[in-house]
Amino acid sequence: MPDSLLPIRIRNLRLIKGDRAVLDGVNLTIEELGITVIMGSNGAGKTLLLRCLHGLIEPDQGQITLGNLTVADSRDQQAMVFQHPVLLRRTVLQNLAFAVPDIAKADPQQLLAALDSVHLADRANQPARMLSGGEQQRLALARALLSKPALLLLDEATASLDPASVLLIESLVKAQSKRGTKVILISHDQGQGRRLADEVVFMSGGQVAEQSPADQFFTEPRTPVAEAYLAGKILF
Ligand SMILES: Nc1ncnc2c1ncn2[C@@H]1O[C@H](COP(=O)(O)OP(=O)(O)OP(=O)(O)O)[C@@H](O)[C@H]1O
Repeated sequence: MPDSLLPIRIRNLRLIKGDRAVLDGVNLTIEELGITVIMGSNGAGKTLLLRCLHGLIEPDQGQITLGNLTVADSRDQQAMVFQHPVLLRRTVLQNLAFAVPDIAKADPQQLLAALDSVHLADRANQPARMLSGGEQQRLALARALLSKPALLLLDEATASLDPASVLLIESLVKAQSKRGTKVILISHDQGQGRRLADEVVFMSGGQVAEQSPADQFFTEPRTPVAEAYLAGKILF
């Protein structure tokens, strides 16, 4: 496993879009391994925060450090799985080989094992773009895990999957977390949050409103805004 990227420190992060601060002074420290679930209403800033962490967006203000590293220097130890997977116009197997060329050369069997772990071994030579949405998502996760990232980011990666695929992805993510990968995932699914989270970060209005251990968050959230969200009350 690569070096730890902990603690992750985010200080006063601001991102302006148009005339609006869509990230409005995010302060967050993530110290522990395990799974951090980010929750919050639509538009709270969850995706933008994850994209900043992964170096896809440059914030207008503020700092992010991961262990002793900057975002840019930690990029090769990170992997991100998006809600809509981005795959190459190549076969399923080639999508993996392209992402981890060293492994593909030295130990191609690992690629097949990775496909097997997401129940796609029999699709190895098909064009990846012919896979269904859920199958593409499983391939994207297999690809992310092959790089043995120190930090795995998932943005609503199971949002459009059937229940069996959701549980498969959850079990792979949990196993990877036990192997020492720090996992941060965005989810609106309270069931998923309860199944996976060690801690919950709750975002509201471009800020972190609450960071709590998962068992506390789901039984006794500390903030009225999180309580309203969990109760399904509309927050606009
Ligand atoms: N490129 C952009 N230009 C302008 N506004 C943007 C842009 N990208 C995001 N936003 C705005 O920033 C806010 C936060 O967006 P973000 O995608 O982070 O929300 P989210 O918490 O992930 O929401 P959801 O749960 O709906 O996915 C939203 O109001 C969104 O409209």
